[in-house]
Amino acid sequence: MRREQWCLAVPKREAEQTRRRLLEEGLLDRRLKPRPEGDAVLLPVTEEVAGAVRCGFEPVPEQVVLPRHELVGGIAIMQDDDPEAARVLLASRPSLHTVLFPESPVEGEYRTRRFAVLAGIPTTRTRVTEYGLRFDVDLALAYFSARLATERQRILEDMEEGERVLDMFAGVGPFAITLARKAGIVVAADLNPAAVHLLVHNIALNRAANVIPMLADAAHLARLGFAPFDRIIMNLPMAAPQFLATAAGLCRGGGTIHLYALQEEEGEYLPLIRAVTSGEVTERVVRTYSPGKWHAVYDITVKKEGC
Ligand SMILES: C[S@@+](CC[C@H](N)C(=O)[O-])C[C@H]1O[C@@H](n2cnc3c(N)ncnc32)[C@H](O)[C@@H]1O
Repeated sequence: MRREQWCLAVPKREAEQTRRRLLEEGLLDRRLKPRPEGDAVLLPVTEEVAGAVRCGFEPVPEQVVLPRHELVGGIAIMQDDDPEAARVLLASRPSLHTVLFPESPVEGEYRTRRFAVLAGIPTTRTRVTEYGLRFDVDLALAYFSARLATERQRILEDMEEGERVLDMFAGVGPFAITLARKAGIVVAADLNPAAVHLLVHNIALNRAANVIPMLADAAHLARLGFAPFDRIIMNLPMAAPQFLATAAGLCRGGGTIHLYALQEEEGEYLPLIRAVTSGEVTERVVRTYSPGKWHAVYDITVKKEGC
């Protein structure tokens, strides 16, 4: 809304110099933007400036510095336990419904966190849209990271149409349902009943009828008599290497295993991978976890006798 303001009309070529001088002398109103008018520029000034007259001005929108946060659908996760800053953050984006503060690190077998609600609707549930897919997540009940979105696309691009895929640690299904776009079939297993509940829901939400959800410990998958898989996703960075032998047994010769691992040294898991799969491996950094530790992904082409 325009407001009445004292202003000084100065020729355009003198405007910048005059503006600086007024600023130094504390005579410029910094909340308003200088406004061109014909050959002059109107500088918003205080009443004391000689020659100042009243005119209409648009206020400059205030620059709000938002607190550091991570977005997951309509939820912002803040790094500081600061309810005042959380209210500012909530007001800054219409798409936000809740601001959370993590009260614990990602922990336990289910890889979940405890949260305090700092502002907004008291919930840990939200809907995430990722490359046209929709995932309902509950951050307190099941793991989900929006930061892996590009990693999922990288693997999707690497795939052939009709592949048989196994997601050993599927969570609420972001890898499984993304890869289902090209796969013939995806078997998606997780140990956490709440994650599998959301996985089933997300399969229906995205009409991904070629994804088969399973409440299962990945360690038992080898006993179920599956035909060999073309591709296996192992996204459990804290413990996936322990399941590599199981994965290698389930993968066809020439198939691919994507092993996510938390490590402190480059190539930390290469000796294990070579021993278990005899395969070709490429390693890349996915993201930093903490100083000196990072999540790496090993793309392994499994070698089997006769291949
Ligand atoms: C880091 S999360 C990854 C989830 C999912 N892939 C994603 O990207 O959102 C690891 C998941 O593995 C599950 N998990 C842990 N141990 C498992 C096991 N032995 N068998 C199957 N799932 C397991 C956890 O419940 C958790 O949902």
